[in-house]
Amino acid sequence: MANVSLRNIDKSFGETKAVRNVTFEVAKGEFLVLLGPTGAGKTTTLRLVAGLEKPDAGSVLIDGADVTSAAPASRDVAFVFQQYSLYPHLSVYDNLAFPLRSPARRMPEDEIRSRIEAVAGMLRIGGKLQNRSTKLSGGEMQRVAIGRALVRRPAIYLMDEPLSSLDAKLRADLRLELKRIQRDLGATILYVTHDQIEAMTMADRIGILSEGRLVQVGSPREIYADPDNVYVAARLGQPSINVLPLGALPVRSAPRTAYSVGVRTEHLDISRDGGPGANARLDWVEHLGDQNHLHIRLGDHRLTILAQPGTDLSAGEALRIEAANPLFFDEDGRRIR
Ligand SMILES: Nc1ncnc2c1ncn2[C@@H]1O[C@H](COP(=O)(O)OP(=O)(O)OP(=O)(O)O)[C@@H](O)[C@H]1O
Repeated sequence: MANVSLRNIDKSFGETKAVRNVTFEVAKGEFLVLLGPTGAGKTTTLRLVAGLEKPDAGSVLIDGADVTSAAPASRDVAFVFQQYSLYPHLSVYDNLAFPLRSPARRMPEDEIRSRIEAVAGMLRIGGKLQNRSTKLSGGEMQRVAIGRALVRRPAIYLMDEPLSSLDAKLRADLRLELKRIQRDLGATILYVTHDQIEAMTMADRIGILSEGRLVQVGSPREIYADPDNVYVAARLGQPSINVLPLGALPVRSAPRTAYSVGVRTEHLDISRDGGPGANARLDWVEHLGDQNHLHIRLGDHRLTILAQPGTDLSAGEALRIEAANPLFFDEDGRRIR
């Protein structure tokens, strides 16, 4: 395993600045997730590390060695893509063996077999090794694609939304397994996604990208509880944080330069009547089984509040609401407190 570091990387495609002055490091054995919406520069960043793109400025270092101009094959990185690109005419076994059978490696077949068996066990595809890869489900195919990266034992794994083509249940299963395997192997993984749940559940640290810039890096807990700006605050949390103009909701001692206030859905206290806070009205209740989302109207504003599954509130009721743990932002969306 190795660490990877990007220093002041710029990359444009014509007029499009895909990556702007990006600097960060993935430590040895760390799982770092880059999170951002479409077009934020996630894939380009991965391709720069893989050597599939060359930066306009800045450098890429792997274990301290400058590889900015090195060919992809010499970087010892494995890439897992969103679309599993398996060889359809080969068995699962031969798909997994393929990267190990390259003439450059000259790996003996018994070594290949023992690596494949170990990886197949980890990914729970041991029973499928003789199947044609086209006879697999989507989830199994993606396991094989991940397995093909694992058998190589590269210094760094680069993963580009590897779970996004799977259905929700499979995605949740594979998320847990990938995290477990990463821990067991002590693997260095740079993973990109626009799925906040993947970022929150798998990352040691999350880097938030916006329009090619890295706007904040921190542990999932730090990014969630202590966002640097309103953009970062809105990237994590489902439903999304409520952001209101200052004054819309009573808060104690707002900073002087505060312009808006952000309140997470679990940080709004509600009471029926006579309670503290502002007058509001419950528009409707969304029942999700394990929780409820209350959609609330507060003057001209709409808010979402998380409520317990057993709530007996119903649409149309008058409520009082009060914010706990508000986050304050200035006019430019920067966090003040
Ligand atoms: N080869 C290319 N030629 C021209 N423009 C490109 C190229 N690759 C990326 N871009 C542009 O660079 C920007 C960043 O693209 P990138 O694919 O890195 O974003 P992303 O965050 O991975 O998005 P997505 O989640 O949609 O994959 C986008 O505006 C994209 O259109």
